[in-house]
Amino acid sequence: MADEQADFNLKVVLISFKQCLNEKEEVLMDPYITGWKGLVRFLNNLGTIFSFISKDVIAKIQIMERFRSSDQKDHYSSLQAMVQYEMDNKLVDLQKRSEHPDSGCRTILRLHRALHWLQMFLEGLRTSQEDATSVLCTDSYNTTLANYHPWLIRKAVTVAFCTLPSRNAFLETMNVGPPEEAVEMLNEAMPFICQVYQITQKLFEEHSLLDLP
Ligand SMILES: CCCCCCCC/C=C\CCCCCCCC(=O)N[C@@H](COP(=O)(O)O)[C@H](O)/C=C/CCCCCCCCCCCCC
Repeated sequence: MADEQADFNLKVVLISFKQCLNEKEEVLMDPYITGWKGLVRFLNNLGTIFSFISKDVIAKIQIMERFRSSDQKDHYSSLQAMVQYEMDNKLVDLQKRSEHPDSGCRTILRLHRALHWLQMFLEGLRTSQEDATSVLCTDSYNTTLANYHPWLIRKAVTVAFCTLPSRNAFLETMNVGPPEEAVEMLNEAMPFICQVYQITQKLFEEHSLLDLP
């Protein structure tokens, strides 16, 4: 994660999520990881109050990067390959976190839930007249990720959201020009992010992996 401090550019994230899907509608791991790294860059630009969040995302990215540089790397080339491999070889803790506390499946599930938050948040940013990003962020968090977080994290997150800039200032930090151009790019990015989310959701649902401890 040496490049995590570099400037955020929305285009890089957009391209990564676009590249995630192959012709068989599999979600490819490397662009998925690259997309998340881009989002961490954005988070780091928002100030140190968000660092407890970026640390958690970085830890999860690193788990997945370790799989991708291990002897088993080919089994982690896509989310579909990972699920097949970990399930066939009983490498996932299904009831209680014990023998395989950091399986690829449970790690991706956390990022996948966060992608749902991102989808809701970007939808709000794109379409809502609300000028306070903190309101958009809180609303999308409460309907998605908050359901999986304990009280203390929910409180800390809500405090951090209060420091977010206004909608236009927020869109300008995406480094793609004026707010209108950022919205334009979000319009372009949304279908890819939604597709990655839906395909992953279906995959995890089919294998009863949506509640991994
Ligand atoms: C196109 C770009 C524009 C928008 C850019 C937004 C950038 C957002 C970047 C990252 C999103 C945050 C992802 C958070 C992942 C959280 C994963 C998680 O749920 N982890 C918890 C469970 O893990 P385990 O303990 O079971 O291993 C963990 O306990 C949580 C720790 C920290 C708190 C996470 C809070 C998440 C809040 C999400 C909102 C981010 C706010 C961004 C502000 C724009």
